[in-house]
Amino acid sequence: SLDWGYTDDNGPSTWAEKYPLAAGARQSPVDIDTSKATSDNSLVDREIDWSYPSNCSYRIVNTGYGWRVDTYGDDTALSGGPLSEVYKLEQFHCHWGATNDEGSEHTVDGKSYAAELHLVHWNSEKYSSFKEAASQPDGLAVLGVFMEIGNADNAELEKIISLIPKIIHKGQDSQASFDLDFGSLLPESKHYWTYLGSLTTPPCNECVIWTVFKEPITISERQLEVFRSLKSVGEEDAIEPEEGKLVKNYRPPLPLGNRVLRECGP
Ligand SMILES: COc1ccc2c(ccc[n+]2C(=O)c2ccc(S(N)(=O)=O)cc2)c1
Ligand SMILES: [Zn+2]
Repeated sequence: SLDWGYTDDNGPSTWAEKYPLAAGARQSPVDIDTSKATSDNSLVDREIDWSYPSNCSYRIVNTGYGWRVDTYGDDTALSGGPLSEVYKLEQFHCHWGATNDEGSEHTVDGKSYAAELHLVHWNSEKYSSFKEAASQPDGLAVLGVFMEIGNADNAELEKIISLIPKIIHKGQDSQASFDLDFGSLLPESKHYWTYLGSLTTPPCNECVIWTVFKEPITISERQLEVFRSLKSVGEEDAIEPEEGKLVKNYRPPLPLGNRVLRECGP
């Protein structure tokens, strides 16, 4: 069995037994209490800025906890906003729930979205590898994008979703080079909240500068169902067809504690 996961016997409430960092004071996700957000002008004139290539080759993999697209982040860059250095895109992935009224990791005044996209970057200016950066307090910068159910398919996400049938089982991967317009995986508004947090999965390293956009993007119910068709077990694990489906892979919020929550934009 998995040493951690999202079921009753290995879910978030049990993680601290094997991953002590999960009980830390700088954990993610958090509930974003909008009344606690402070807007200081140190963020106002430093718009968060990203540049991603339009055409790039990617590898999508079923991690057993969801899908993850590994990018070869040579000519990617994320800077500005709360970041003091330039960060490179390492990978992006998503969290979702069994029904549409749950699924995001961050919540806003207690409200959950149907899913949450994470674009994971690392501080390549200060550190020499992603792994090294993942052990540093300013090592990673993750952009969080809420996803709500809309009528239309999300065309950019569809390029990823069309590959999911090839990676139904844990460990499967698929190489694809497609022109992904990251711009459309991000909301139009650059308004965001930011705070210091952690990886939301074990080992829960407290190494993430979080930037969560206020405006959600949309995904269709059908597209979300494709996410839920992923399996958390390998092809060789003989289980019933309905078993092992990855219907939820989100960690519920942890206390913000005495951390500062800053916002940029109304
Ligand atoms: C031993 O060191 C590590 C470091 C990172 C690991 C990891 C195992 C899984 C995921 N990761 C990740 O890279 C990771 C985990 C969670 C997130 S999240 N959901 O964006 O906070 C991003 C990235 C192990
Ligand atoms: Zn994530």
